[in-house]
Amino acid sequence: MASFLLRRRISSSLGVSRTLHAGNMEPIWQHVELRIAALVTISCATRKYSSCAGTTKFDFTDLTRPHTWYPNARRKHRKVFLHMGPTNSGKTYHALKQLESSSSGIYCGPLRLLAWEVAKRLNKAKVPCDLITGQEREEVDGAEHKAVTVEMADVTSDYHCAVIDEIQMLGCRTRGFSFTRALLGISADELHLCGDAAAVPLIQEILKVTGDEIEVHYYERLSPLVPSKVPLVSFSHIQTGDCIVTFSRREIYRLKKKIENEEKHLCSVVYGSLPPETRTRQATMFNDASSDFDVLVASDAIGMGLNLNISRIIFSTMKKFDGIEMRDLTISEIKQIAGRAGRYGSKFPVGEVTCIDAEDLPLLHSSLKSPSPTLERAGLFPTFELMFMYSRVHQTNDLHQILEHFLDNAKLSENYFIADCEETLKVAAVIDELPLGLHDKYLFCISPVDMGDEISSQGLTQFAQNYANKGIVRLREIFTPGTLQVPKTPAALKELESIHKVLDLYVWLSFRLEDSFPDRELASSQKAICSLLIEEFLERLGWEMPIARRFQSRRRLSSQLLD
Ligand SMILES: Nc1ncnc2c1ncn2[C@@H]1O[C@H](COP(=O)(O)OP(=O)(O)OP(=O)(O)O)[C@@H](O)[C@H]1O
Ligand SMILES: [Mg+2]
Repeated sequence: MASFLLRRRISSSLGVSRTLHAGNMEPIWQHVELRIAALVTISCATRKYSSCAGTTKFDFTDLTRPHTWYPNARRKHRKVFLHMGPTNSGKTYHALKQLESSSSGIYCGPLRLLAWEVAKRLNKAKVPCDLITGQEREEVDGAEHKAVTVEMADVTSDYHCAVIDEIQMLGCRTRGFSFTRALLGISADELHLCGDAAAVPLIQEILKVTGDEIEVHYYERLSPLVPSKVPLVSFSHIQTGDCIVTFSRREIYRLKKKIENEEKHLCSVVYGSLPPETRTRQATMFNDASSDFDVLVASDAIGMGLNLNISRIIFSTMKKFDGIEMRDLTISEIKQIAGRAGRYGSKFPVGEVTCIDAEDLPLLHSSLKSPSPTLERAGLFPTFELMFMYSRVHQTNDLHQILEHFLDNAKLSENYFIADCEETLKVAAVIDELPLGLHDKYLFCISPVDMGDEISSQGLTQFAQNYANKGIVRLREIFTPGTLQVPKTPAALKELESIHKVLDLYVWLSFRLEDSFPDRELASSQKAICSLLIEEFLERLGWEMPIARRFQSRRRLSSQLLD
């Protein structure tokens, strides 16, 4: 690996870190520390804890009343509007209209791309709007509105209007708890929830105890979606506006090559591990009618977030590896992906959907006709305050042990499940080796590290070690700027994607531990270079389009991006 020197240097001055961290604590942690200290004192005085020689035990693992964790929201009488319907039915459009006309508000989306799009839209409509994601803080003068990723939803401020998009994600194994937190915790007069109707009964159940008023609006698809009776048959039948969906990176590049070898089309690509800015630019090229990139090859990363001018979705497979096994796509997944064809207002008013393999057509047709199965439970995760209190009372700083205790013993009402935190446990196992306080450990555990990616997990380990040992993490210690190159092989491309993840992680940490991660600007500029080099690789991969056309399409793209 040319650019990253993930050195395994462990400083001997281990004691230093603790003192430094106290100074580095974000105000929120200081606040938490103080509140918890107060709580522990009060509760011990009233003999609530088992360690306080009392008789009544305070059960930290009792998570049966999560609505009580958010006193601000409970003081409000919230009017909750549910905008429910299939993809492309105008749910978000209607909620955003309300947000735009409110005196203050917050939009919470599942992806950075969606938060970017909403901030851009509101600012364009002369409603100043901040953009806040894990890795970005773009503040606009006089803004009373914010567009954020759902994990960044602020449950301490008051808003007139709030929107939570793709609310059905509260059933997501890993991220669902952040949607639940936003649903229960945002303090707003009006709360607009957009998503699949499968979430309606669960939301109604959950909100029974909050005293909120609920109004449900159902929407119909704005443009027709026609499932084809015949499969694609041959790649020579690929047309402008087609999007071929597959689920592995390797397949994405194989299909792109195969289509481009016919010398009729150039393909943009979109998949999860591409940097978000690269995904946006690939989508922009595909959407631009005058660009040569008129076909898209993508993973299910297109299921949400990007506004795409797709005429036809072609499933190359109906099976996906979910981290454990190969399984059929679910009804919801098929509907969500297929629904991207024929976006209302685009140049393809009617969407079409088909498969490469004729054997897949029955599953496609039956899924499109079926309603998505009703969501039964929403994700939940103990707050940091609960874990902190547990750690104080049981006198342990071992986050892995604390997490496991909550996972094994959490008591939940029937509307909730405890979030899958396998990744978090993996990070905790690494971080617990280091002399860090619980809040620092927790920060590293909730950081956007991909522990399945070797370079990304090594990056996290290195950052945490340097932070614990020296209190300051200079990017240049593990990364040499100026060494990034256009990848020449798919393996080199993957490595560059991983390097982007590490730089992204540095930026994320720099927003939370500002003094200890001082090189945010360098990390951001190197991230941007990574994306450009990845795009250069993607462009070189296709058949050589005539030089003049290439320049034309680049110039067009640059002017759009500057827009
Ligand atoms: N009443 C309307 N007038 C003009 N454009 C509209 C209207 N309703 C929706 N649109 C446009 O139609 C497209 C689809 O709308 P929207 O994004 O709100 O759908 P959605 O139901 O949220 O879909 P998804 O589930 O895919 O997020 C958007 O480009 C939106 O701007
Ligand atoms: Mg939407």
